[in-house]
Amino acid sequence: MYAGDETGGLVIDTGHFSTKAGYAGDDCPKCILPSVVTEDPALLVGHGDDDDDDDDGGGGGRFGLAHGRGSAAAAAEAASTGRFAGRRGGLTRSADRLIVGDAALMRPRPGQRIRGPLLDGSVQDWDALEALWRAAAVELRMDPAESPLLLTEPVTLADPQRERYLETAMEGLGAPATYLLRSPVASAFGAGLPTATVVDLGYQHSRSTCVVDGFALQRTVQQHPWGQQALDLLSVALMRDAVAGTQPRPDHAQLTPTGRPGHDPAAVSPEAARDAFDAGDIAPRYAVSRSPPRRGSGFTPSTSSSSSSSSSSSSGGGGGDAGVRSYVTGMAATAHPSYHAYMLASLGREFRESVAQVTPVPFSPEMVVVDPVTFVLPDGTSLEVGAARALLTETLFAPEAVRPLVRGGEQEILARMTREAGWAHGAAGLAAWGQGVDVSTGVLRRESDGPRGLAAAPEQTSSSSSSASSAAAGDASPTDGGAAAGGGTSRHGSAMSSADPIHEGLGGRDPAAVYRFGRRMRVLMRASSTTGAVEDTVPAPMALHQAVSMSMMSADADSRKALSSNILLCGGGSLLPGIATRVQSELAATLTGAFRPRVVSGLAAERQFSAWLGGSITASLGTFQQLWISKQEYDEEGPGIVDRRCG
Ligand SMILES: Nc1ncnc2c1ncn2[C@@H]1O[C@H](COP(=O)(O)OP(=O)(O)OP(=O)(O)O)[C@@H](O)[C@H]1O
Repeated sequence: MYAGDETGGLVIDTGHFSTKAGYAGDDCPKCILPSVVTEDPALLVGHGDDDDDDDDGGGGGRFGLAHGRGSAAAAAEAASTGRFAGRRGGLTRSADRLIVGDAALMRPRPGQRIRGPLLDGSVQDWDALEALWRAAAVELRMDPAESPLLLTEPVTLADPQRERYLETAMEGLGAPATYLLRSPVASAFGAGLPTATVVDLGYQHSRSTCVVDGFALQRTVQQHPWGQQALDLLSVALMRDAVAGTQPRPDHAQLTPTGRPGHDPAAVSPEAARDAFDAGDIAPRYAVSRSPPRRGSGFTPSTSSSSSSSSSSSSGGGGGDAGVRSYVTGMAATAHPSYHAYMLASLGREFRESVAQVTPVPFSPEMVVVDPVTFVLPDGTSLEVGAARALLTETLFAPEAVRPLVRGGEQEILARMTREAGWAHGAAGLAAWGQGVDVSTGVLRRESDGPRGLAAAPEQTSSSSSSASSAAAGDASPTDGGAAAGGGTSRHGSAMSSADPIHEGLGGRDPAAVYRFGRRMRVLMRASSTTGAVEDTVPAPMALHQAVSMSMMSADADSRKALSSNILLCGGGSLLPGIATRVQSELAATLTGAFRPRVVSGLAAERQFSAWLGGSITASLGTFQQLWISKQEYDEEGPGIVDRRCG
């Protein structure tokens, strides 16, 4: 047992997009860092300055942290003393070469690669993870060796990774006591709900998990294959198409360029022109510099630099920017492809956060009117965004909707960005699906791989065959909802079939019926596609509300009622305007009368920081203090203690 004098400590919630850190007992995190790190090229080639602990990176100092060039000295010392060597000899001080924080991303350094610690729900880079945690402690002016550390962990983290998570905290950071809290449990605690269906609309995934009496039920984890990151990339693809003049399909999804200020060709370096802006590529913010506004030009910084305006006028952007010259800098030519892709995705995020909305009923261009808004690209190009505002988010509820959008030139940029940035699953899946790859089972399968199911993982084969048989026997064709339903297998292998008890909770309906919105969208898209019929060779992935229903129905029957009346929407994606209403109405239509779905969504900060908040509350409870894993216990029992102590 940890014998600290006071309750409290440091709480860190590490996400795929951002890492939130703060003091236990507070109601919001004090420090939010992007969950990416970059390498300092100077350190990599051995140019570190040995006696300087606090220059350059701005984060050096007391704790010998990840930012400073001077950390090289600490690295050398640690390597010689072996102080940080883990049980597998795995933990090295290479984390000290990493730079963390927004400032490091402001401008590209030649050859500087961007790395993220988490990918697809597991840790891919332990050095990056440790560097992030250290940087968070520095921001909070805390010594991680003197404060207990509560870490939230992705619910999908496998056991060996959980142990290493603990090991990194105990040995890498030297924490005196640590506890790992599964993030859906933390979110449920944050909302004061010991039992809840936690729907986390995160960056890489949208995931539903049932928490019953404070325990996350692994078998109930279901996920929609893409999260906000995929929508960001889709936004980039739409913007690029608009700028390049190749309009996306269908017609109503298009963005209309309404004005573009003149470029000064002399300011465009040949390299930048070649590498970054060929083929109508759009320029991310770092690659554009703006000359000061000229007097009397009509330019106001708030118009041009803001990412969007709420005006429905199409004249605002282009006209207002007259006289402003945008310069494409040569930086794009030297930036690492991962940096360029990251910054493009950031532009997509700005776009999505500014314009996206969720309609209360399934979107159709004939029936739902969406007010157009203007989005201004960094180079001053104005885009009028109409129905695409709703279509973007409709992909969560009717994944079919996105198919026509990823079949044109857009798939090329999606594929390129995901390749260059090393992104997986959700975002890559979006591009892959457009290219005829089945993403519904979590196994990427190309059409050229042969008949459906051949490339499926063993535990997923049943899903594929159930899909095939349901399609063969049922009302739905393989290309209709039945195939989509058959593809509804989570990465944990809970396959859908009409004999499955899960479907009893869906009112015994044919699974295909649950996909009615997807079907409707496809018919709609087919009608409006400029290229004629949409090929339906691969099934649509599961819709978000479908994932939530399946998650609830995978829990024990006696908890389902409580789970359906406490559906907690959280994660940054839950801030999309209108999403709570839509989730509520889709679930009400999907679940039968015995269940009365009730979506709980608190204040914006509570939704966005729910996992961190739950960690903060937990760590400050007097009754929790006996649960800390102390250094002594860790030394005696090893990292395996995490399984026994942390659920
Ligand atoms: N006001 C907003 N409107 C729409 N989206 C938003 C808003 N604020 C933040 N987001 C989005 O929320 C996402 C980040 O959510 P969150 O903080 O839950 O991610 P994370 O926890 O790091 O990711 P994950 O849950 O995948 O690990 C980003 O994509 C961001 O664009």
